[in-house]
Amino acid sequence: MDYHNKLILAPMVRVGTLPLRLLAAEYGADITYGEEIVDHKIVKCDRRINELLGSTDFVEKGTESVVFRTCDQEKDKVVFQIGTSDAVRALTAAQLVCNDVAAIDINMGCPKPFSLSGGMGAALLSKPELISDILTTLRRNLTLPVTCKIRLLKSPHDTVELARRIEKTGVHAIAVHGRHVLDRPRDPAKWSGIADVASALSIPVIANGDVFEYDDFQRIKSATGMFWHIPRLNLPNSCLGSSLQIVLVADKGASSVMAARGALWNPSIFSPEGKVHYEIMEKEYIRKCILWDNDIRSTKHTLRDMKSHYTSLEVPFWRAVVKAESTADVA
Ligand SMILES: Cc1cc2nc3c(=O)[nH]c(=O)nc-3n(C[C@H](O)[C@H](O)[C@H](O)COP(=O)(O)O)c2cc1C
Repeated sequence: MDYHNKLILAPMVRVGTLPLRLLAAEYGADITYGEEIVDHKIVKCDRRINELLGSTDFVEKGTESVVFRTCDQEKDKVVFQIGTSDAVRALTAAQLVCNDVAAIDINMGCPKPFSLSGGMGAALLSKPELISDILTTLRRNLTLPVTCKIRLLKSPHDTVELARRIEKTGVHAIAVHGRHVLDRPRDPAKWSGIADVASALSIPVIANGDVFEYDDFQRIKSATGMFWHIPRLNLPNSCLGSSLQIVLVADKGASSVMAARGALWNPSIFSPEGKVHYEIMEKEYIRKCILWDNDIRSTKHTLRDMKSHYTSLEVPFWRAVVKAESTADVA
């Protein structure tokens, strides 16, 4: 998987299931992250081929509950994001899905109490040894790319130090959500914080935060790069005193860009031809939910978040969706 110049659908719990991922890919997303799935949950699953749908399902043992559904169509672009606090469990989870996905990502940014209390998500940010342990274990034992997604730490220095440490584990890329752990989604994303990381690392940095329009993909890339610095030179003593040519190096900024809410409100955000009307997106989304038998809770949750961005949830359409008990009702 190449992480340069890519438009990426961000991981979103309950939202980033197969229908939304396929829809985003149809409209131009190069890489599509699945929702975070906790290692404890996926390791209790069996892999099953679903002949009827043409999908590969990971189904909780002893139940019919589908924890992760994917298909061949997205095999080269779907990223499986794991919520974890333990290297061995993360590896077991990754090994279960590794033949069906394009890459593995570790969530190191979720600030929700559920994640924090389990030592997962943003709780990892204060445990650099554990981060190294998890990422090194995955890198040593998997052939597919491994990445992680972090938030900004208290100071730019701390963020860059952690990112450098992460780079040393051999990960293929790092996604940086330009908010601190205590920031709310309505707080503006700090693109300068992403720029600090991009300028310090050699591996691709994926910029994330407040990308709501197609033009924002370029804006965030420009805002996180193109500043100039004098490279650090390790010169032999014999050079001292001779005339030196100082070359200015342009930093590249973020390599790729990831959108979450912008893509949830309208998955056609990835299209260079401009957004399609959201009501058309809504119908295409529902059609895919039927086709892939999406979990009804995920369908309703996604439709609610999509719709509430544009209209009041009091409209009859929405009241009907709330009452729906199956995808057929939603349809
Ligand atoms: C509904 C929703 C669910 C999310 N779930 C996840 C998740 O599972 N894993 C993760 O790393 N981030 C998750 N996030 C955070 C996003 O991936 C992203 O970092 C954040 O929303 C900032 O991007 P944005 O400004 O483009 O929305 C979620 C965000 C939203 C809105």
